Amino acid sequence: MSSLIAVPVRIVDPSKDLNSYGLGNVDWKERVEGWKLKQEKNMMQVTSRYTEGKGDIEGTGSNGEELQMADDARQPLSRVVPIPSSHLTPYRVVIILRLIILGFFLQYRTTHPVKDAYPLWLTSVICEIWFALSWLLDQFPKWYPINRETFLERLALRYDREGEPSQLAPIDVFVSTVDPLKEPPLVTANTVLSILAVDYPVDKVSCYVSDDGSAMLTFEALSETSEFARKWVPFCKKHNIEPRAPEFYFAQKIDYLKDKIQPSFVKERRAMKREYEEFKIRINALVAKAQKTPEEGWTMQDGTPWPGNNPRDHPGMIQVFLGHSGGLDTDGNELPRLVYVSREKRPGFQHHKKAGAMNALIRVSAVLTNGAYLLNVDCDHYFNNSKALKEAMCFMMDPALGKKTCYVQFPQRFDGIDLHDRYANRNIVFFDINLKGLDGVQGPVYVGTGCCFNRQALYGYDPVLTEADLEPNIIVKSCCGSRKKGRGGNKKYIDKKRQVKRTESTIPIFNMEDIEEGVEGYDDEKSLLMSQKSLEKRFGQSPVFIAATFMEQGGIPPSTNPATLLKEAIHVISCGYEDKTDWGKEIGWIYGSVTEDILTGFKMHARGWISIYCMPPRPAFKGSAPINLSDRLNQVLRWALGSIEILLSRHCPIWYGYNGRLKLLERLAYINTIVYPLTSIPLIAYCVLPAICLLTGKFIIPEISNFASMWFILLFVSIFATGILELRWSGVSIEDWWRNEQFWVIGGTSAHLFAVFQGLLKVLAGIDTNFTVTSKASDDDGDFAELYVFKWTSLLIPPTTVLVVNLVGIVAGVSYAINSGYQSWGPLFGKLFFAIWVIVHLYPFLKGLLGRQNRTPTIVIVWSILLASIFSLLWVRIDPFTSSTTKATSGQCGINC
Ligand SMILES: O=c1ccn([C@@H]2O[C@H](COP(=O)(O)OP(=O)(O)O[C@H]3O[C@H](CO)[C@@H](O)[C@H](O)[C@H]3O)[C@@H](O)[C@H]2O)c(=O)[nH]1
Ligand SMILES: [Mn+2]
Repeated sequence: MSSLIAVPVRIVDPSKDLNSYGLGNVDWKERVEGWKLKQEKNMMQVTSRYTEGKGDIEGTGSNGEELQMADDARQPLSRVVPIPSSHLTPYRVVIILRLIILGFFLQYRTTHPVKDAYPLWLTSVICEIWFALSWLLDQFPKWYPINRETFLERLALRYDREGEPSQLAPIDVFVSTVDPLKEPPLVTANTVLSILAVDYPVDKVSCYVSDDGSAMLTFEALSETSEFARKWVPFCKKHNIEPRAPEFYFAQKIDYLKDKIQPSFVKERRAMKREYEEFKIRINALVAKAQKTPEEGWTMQDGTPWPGNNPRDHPGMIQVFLGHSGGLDTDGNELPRLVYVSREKRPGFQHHKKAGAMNALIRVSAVLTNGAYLLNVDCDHYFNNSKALKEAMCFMMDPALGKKTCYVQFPQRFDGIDLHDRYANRNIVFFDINLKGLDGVQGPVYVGTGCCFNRQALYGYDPVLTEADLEPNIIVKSCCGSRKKGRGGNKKYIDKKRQVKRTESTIPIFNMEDIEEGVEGYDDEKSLLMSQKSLEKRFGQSPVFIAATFMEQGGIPPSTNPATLLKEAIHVISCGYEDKTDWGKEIGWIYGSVTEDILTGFKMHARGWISIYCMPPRPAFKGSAPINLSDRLNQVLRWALGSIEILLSRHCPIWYGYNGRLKLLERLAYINTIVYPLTSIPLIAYCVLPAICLLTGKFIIPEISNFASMWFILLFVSIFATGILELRWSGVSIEDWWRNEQFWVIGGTSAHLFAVFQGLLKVLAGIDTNFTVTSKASDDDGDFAELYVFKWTSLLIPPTTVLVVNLVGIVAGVSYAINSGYQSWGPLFGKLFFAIWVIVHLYPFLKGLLGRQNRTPTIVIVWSILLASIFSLLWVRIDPFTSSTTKATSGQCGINC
């Protein structure tokens, strides 16, 4: 533990005089102007490098090979790999056919009411119409799916040539963590190690760890991690291993008999494995020590009390490990900087959960390292591919794409999921079908982790759009405030806009007067002062931070004094910093939803940015997922609740952002991601219907005619066909697709329903929603014991009830048919079909209830039997779905005969 003392502890106490910034307000103006000049120069250099790169590179040599290289360096850094039309065309044809069939089906359904069970029929038809609409929302954003391919060699040729200083952009990597008990420090440590060992110039990577739990355990574990990194990073780089998270690397089996393996490597690997085991022991000792909090709170190594003893009331804390002045690795090389950040927390302040933590990191990182791009991961999502940052740069540093790309999203992949992925944790359908579809429209939604952002996009600026990117009417509407500029002036305006983009562009942030003022009086003293004021209003009172926002290429001025910067960093993570600013409203991660990710991405797309979906063959990131039923349902509940929060907020995609920049299909996809929890209501109704039909002997279709059967069968066939063709172009397996369907019903009948009610409660009664963090299992239990863990939650009640009701229905229906001869078997089959459809969808849920020992907790059984019998009795007695007249005359009746 000597390591802790070796590292200079630089926790700054903000109670001490915060008002003496290194940069006074006086020189602010000069700074801004300085940056602007520099900025323009940079831009020019960059563009000339991009476009006129020819001369520049040819100058370096003139043999054929170099020319070839020069040629390669001018090639695009990525390309779209279209999906073969032999796959896409039939897919699209079937979608259209399905649409037509659906139209006829609904026409048939609406015009053929069931006379003796009118309410039953009406309910089913309403449900069907809702399902049809939600299908449209889900289907059409998948009309233009694409794949992409990156060219890492070209990236290297252009920006990272051997023997020259690397031109790659600096990147800040964020890791969020909150609760070391649910998110074991070893998991976080592995993530951090994989970042520190990433394949990217060390002086251009910084890793920021946000600790929202202000836990000394996290801090100490990080300190240990930074020590271990000195050995781990050179080992990774020397042997070029993957993945660079030790736990997962050593879990891999390697074949020592393969010819390429050298004896020296085997030896070093063995030694490193021992080192890692010792590291694990140290971390586990820390965890063990942290189990019981001492009465007087924690004390640090140097005897001072830990400032974060009260997680709800503590100062901001920052500690810099490694990096420039923090010592070298065992090979004598520099390491990336590692920064521990715990933002200030005080009672009475809104902290905005993860989104608030991320915004604090944006500011700290801008002050300390200011990477031009930033990438965020959850504490359990490690870099599985050490080239992930380079992959992202293939888009971000691409001359054509970079200027309009707000983020590059990587798919989430998972370790430790049970073989059959019972609860669809891998979410393959979403990641391999929906997001690929969106990539062909305006880009994938942001999923909260494994995503590389353009800092400028997070600052709420608009993308640099060329004329081709905007339809003519849109330019007039959104750029010119519809005044003064005639159609002929568009082009000129855009050019001008590019120059002044930094201060005047963004519509939602500045009102029209500001924009006009800014454009017309660009050199005006007054306007500069004004923009200073509005910049402070937007970004908060930190001149250092504001100055940093002007550096589009990232980096901080070399002359700045680190101590001053650290002080400023503490200032920007203080509680009141965001008061009356645009943080969380227009800039940074957006507040107001526990799925801050969807909201944040939506905001950017609404400004006209595009995003990119990047799926390198070796998955870029891997994380863990809750594999037991209750945790999974709670996770899905949080997501659905987040969606409802957005639905009921001012950022609702149905109403928000009609400035012509959000593509229609992209909007549909966003609407789909926020309204889906509502589908739970028709879904539950529809899942109970078969049971009611079986119990009452009525049906949702008047008579089983050939005509009716035809529409049902055609519809099923077309649903099946779209499914199959979708699987064909996406390469998703049928099992994954089926799990997804099942979990759609399981989640729909439980978590989504609860989310709708909790969301309404929030809006009507002001009850705040909380972010229940999912536990990340530590990796020691390899036998999926986790899968069988049973925790009681009321989320289990509705699906269990639906299951039981349908089972009772089947029994009742069959016994009735047995009693009344063969002619009653015909109609029964239709009903049985639907009831069985419900049960097979809920089958994984049933398995979850039964647990490993096949024993369902009594409370679940009691509740469900109670509810089910109440329902059954009610239907039989009141029978609201059949009108009383027909009841008397019709010879049929249910189990009450
Ligand atoms: O107050 C908080 C609460 C959470 N977190 C972090 O948020 C992340 C996500 O939490 P987790 O419980 O793992 O949620 P998941 O449902 O697994 O996460 C997905 O969904 C979330 C939105 O609900 C996104 O934020 C995540 O990035 C995405 O991986 C973790 O790193 C937490 O440490 C904080 O930093 N502060
Ligand atoms: Mn998670």
